[in-house]
Amino acid sequence: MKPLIFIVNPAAKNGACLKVWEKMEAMLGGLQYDVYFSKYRGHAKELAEKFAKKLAEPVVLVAVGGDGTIHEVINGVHHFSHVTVAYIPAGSGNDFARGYRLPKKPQACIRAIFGMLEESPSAYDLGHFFTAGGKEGYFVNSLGAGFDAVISERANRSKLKKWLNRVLLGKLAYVLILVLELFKYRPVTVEIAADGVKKVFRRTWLVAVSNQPYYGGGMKISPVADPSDGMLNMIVVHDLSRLKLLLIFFTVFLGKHEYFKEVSTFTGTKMSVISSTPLLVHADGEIVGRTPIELKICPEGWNLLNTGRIASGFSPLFYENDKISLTKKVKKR
Ligand SMILES: Nc1ncnc2c1ncn2[C@@H]1O[C@H](COP(=O)(O)OP(=O)(O)OP(=O)(O)O)[C@@H](O)[C@H]1O
Repeated sequence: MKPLIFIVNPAAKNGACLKVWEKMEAMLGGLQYDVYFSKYRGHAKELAEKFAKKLAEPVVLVAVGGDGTIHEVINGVHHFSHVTVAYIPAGSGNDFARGYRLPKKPQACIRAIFGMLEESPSAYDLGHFFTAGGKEGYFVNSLGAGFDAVISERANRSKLKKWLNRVLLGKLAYVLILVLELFKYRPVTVEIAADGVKKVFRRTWLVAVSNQPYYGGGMKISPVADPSDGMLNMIVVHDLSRLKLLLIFFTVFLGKHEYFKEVSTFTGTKMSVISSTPLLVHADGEIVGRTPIELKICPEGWNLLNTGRIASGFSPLFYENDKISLTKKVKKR
């Protein structure tokens, strides 16, 4: 059996991730695995990279946490072809699980992971960004410059998010912070390029570049984005009043915002964003720098154990008293 290593972010979902892990651990009984807990921001990346370098044979690293945790783990291992990444959603927004159609329930994920350990992983695209300051990194969900990065930044250190997480309404935090920030933010002029097409937008609120449809805890920011099509999808929101932005915002959950003339869309393999004043930039919800920024797609850049494939179908595992067992044989359909 491939070695299985869990990397758990005890701080995700305001600490609730640890409870999720404890419940899962109770299901694992005598199964063989290792578990490590991230101790600070960036530590999940360091741990993942360390195991990828140390182990030469195929290994499955399971990120347990939110979008920031899977972002870190993939940033640590994407260039190691012997590493397969799996994921258990235990964060506030969980857009990664939504966008890659993975099971939402941690218990369903863990069952699927053990059931699929020996199966081949699926390769997915990875966004690669470079900031003017010489920083580079990767994203699996999306990268945003401007208003949405400000919201991510505020959400990450907000007491409101912590409080809402406590009453299981963490996803609402992004919406409430957005409404609060709407009245403070000043739109700027932005020049974008997508595979050689250049365009200047005045009064730009945000530029979002997606690899999968969702961000911000369930907003369908790029309805057609597909992490296996070898393309990045960009939307630019520009030239509109605060009131109209609010109106458009409510259509984002249904993915209908692209019908507005103030929302421009582009696709490409190479992109850039330059702005009249430097804009805050996030990658998968983590602040990574400021514009100007260049981006490109790395087709099939990392390996995912796609637990979505069996979650709704058969499970090759045996369960007894909610414990997973690999020892008894079950019939496959
Ligand atoms: N031990 C730790 N203490 C504090 N922060 C940590 C620790 N380990 C990891 N982190 C940081 O916690 C942050 C939040 O993690 P993560 O994004 O996974 O959860 P979330 O914010 O609850 O979920 P989502 O991003 O899906 O909304 C990340 O920036 C990560 O680097």
